[in-house]
Amino acid sequence: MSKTIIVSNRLPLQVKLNENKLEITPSVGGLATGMKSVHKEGDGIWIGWSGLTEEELDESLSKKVDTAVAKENCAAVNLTQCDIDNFYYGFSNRTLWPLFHYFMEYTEFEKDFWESYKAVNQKFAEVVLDNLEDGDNVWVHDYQLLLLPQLIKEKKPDTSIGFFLHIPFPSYEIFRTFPWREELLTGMLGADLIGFHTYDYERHFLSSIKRILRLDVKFNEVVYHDRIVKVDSFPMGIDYKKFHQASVSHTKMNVKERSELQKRLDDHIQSSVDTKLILSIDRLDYTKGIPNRIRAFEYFLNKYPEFKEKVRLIMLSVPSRSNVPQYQLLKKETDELVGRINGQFATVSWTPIWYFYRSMPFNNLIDLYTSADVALITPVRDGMNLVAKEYVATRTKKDGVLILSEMAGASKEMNEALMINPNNFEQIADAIKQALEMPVEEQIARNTILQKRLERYSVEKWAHEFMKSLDATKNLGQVIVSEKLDTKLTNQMIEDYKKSKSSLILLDYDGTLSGFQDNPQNANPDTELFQLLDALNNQPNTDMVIISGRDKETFEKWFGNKEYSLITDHGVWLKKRNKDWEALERLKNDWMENIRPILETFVDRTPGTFIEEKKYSLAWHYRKADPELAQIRTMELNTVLTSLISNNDLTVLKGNKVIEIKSSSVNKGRAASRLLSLKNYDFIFTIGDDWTDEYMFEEVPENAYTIKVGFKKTKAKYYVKDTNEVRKLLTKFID
Ligand SMILES: O=P(O)(O)OC[C@H]1O[C@H](O[C@H]2O[C@H](CO)[C@@H](O)[C@H](O)[C@H]2O)[C@H](O)[C@@H](O)[C@@H]1O
Ligand SMILES: O=c1ccn([C@@H]2O[C@H](COP(=O)(O)OP(=O)(O)O)[C@@H](O)[C@H]2O)c(=O)[nH]1
Repeated sequence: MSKTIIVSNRLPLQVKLNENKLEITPSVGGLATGMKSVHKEGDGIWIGWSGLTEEELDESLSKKVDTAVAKENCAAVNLTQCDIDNFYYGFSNRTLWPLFHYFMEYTEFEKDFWESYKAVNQKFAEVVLDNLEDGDNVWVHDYQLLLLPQLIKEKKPDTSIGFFLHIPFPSYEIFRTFPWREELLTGMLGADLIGFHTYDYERHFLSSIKRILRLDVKFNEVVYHDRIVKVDSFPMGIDYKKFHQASVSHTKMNVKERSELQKRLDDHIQSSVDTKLILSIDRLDYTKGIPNRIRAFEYFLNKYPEFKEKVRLIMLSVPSRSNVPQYQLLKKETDELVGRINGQFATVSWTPIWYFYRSMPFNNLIDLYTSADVALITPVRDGMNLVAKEYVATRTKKDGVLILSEMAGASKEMNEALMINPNNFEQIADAIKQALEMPVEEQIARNTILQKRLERYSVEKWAHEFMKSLDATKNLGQVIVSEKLDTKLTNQMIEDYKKSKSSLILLDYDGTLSGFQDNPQNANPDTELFQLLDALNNQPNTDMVIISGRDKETFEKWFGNKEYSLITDHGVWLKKRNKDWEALERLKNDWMENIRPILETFVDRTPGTFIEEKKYSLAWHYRKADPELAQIRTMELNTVLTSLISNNDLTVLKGNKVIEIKSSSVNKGRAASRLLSLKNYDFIFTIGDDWTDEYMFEEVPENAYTIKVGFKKTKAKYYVKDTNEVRKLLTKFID
């Protein structure tokens, strides 16, 4: 039976050593707490780092760790102290984390960190591959493992791989600064489905895909080699029932069972009946807006002094990544701020801020959530923020007010919260006042809506939706394209070729024999290509013809001293082997005078585009332009051209990032027909990558081998992935 393999940096449990004994505690943080309930439900396996380094473990301890984690259906990836320093503290938390949260000033681009990141992703890949069986699904999580989907796909192309990013994906303007940006994107594209918490993160990712990798994106699908990668947003939920029910039973708890914290909360309630509690819970992280929150609270006390002694801020800050300098500085800043404000405002019976720097067990969290009148959640950037959701879920009487930063992913779904900009102290202070004075009916009305949504879109539902969507990607490829030219078909084709008495091989040039270049003139043939074409051209009983939209002059320059047969300008000129150029069509080009100025206005308004002028056609290239601007401009240009071309017997061809205007009576199909009428071929092979090659595919007889390069809609029968595969395929024709 197939299973789902969850992979994340951290396992849901953390193993620690205490005097040579293993101690197992739950991991903190949204990913671990959220996915835990999903893992419990299924019968899969969770792969991740145990929390101990190889240096801390001898052979027997290592076995004990493996057994302990196996009991929880987990498998450990072994990391060294050096991995932890460079991969985890280094690349993950000093490079990716700050950059993806828009803290450019904290971002370190260190080559050593990057090397370690690659090596550790490889270590994860090895453990995944060891545990992977045919039919299994793999679900990779988060920014520590961006390269993993590709590493798995390379080895196991048929495995369904999902990837979910728990943190924001930054805008292209931020992401483009990253030195290894292509590698990260292609690493992620190893997945079949890529999920984000919000649509904003999704569109930022797609924007980088279009601009950096220049891939075609159709709605939310990326065409990547011979696969379609689906990109979508799935806002992560929480285990609503767990939090809600724990709060119901919590109120019935025996006093003796109550935690020390709860006793303190009780004392607080008895001593100051009127004092309301404002709660914040987060890892001590600079993305969580902790200093802003404290300063805003100070501002609130100054602006509304009537609330002094009537309100208290309880801050639970969980220690996190304390080896990273910025976290150490944040700890110092927080300690000082809390000290200063408590020193400034405290009275004999009132301390304005209670600050806990530790993590707390689940029951204590419930104590805090259920005791708080207001939750104040103020991150400056946050992928989702589950604490906001957990607070609302625990409000069994539906009272309580959530103040939430609009910079948290959760804000997109929690409109009924009081929304604040974490940099606007005035607004936060006013929101605190509004929350403290909000009539209970209004609190109930807001929380009723919030709770319904949280209950409906729980973490189980979230995981289910993701897996359902991953499953659906299995059919994506078959919907729109031809059949892959696999080894069996290739062998059959070569067998047919060897048997044939007279063969025609029609080869498109750009995007087929040679990859695209920003400047088309730089796509000239390389030595390897010449060798391949020479050999193919010398095959017995074979007519090899390069058939291209390129102009005659360029081909003359590149292939003038070769004995190849050539067709240029989409079929205007033919040069048969060892013969001179002959015109297949008699064309006028006086229309160019009218069209050229129009194209020039588009070049002026669309940076990165240019006109390629051929004898019988004009081509507007937009490969280097901003893809979204280019999309708008191509639509505009089409509209402008439509009214002009019909009077001039012209056609507009949409090629690969190029629009070409040429005479309607010329196309590669007509040229191919001319060739076919000259001889009786019993083997025909045509290959091309773009729209203009479709004419060729249409024109050749049914028994011809028609092959598209790339994964696109086509009339060709088969497809191959890219120019490298084309070259490999052509070598098979050679004896
Ligand atoms: O493993 P750590 O380095 O100790 O960090 C804890 C986790 O922090 C991050 O959590 C994110 O995931 C949450 C759930 O999707 C989301 O609500 C939150 O906004 C994110 O910051 C991190 O993404 C995890 O990988 C860490 O394990
Ligand atoms: O002492 C604590 C404090 C918090 N949490 C949990 O840590 C998670 C924090 O997730 P969030 O998405 O808010 O932020 P992250 O830490 O993942 O950035 C929540 O599920 C909390 O219940 C915990 O387990 N112990």
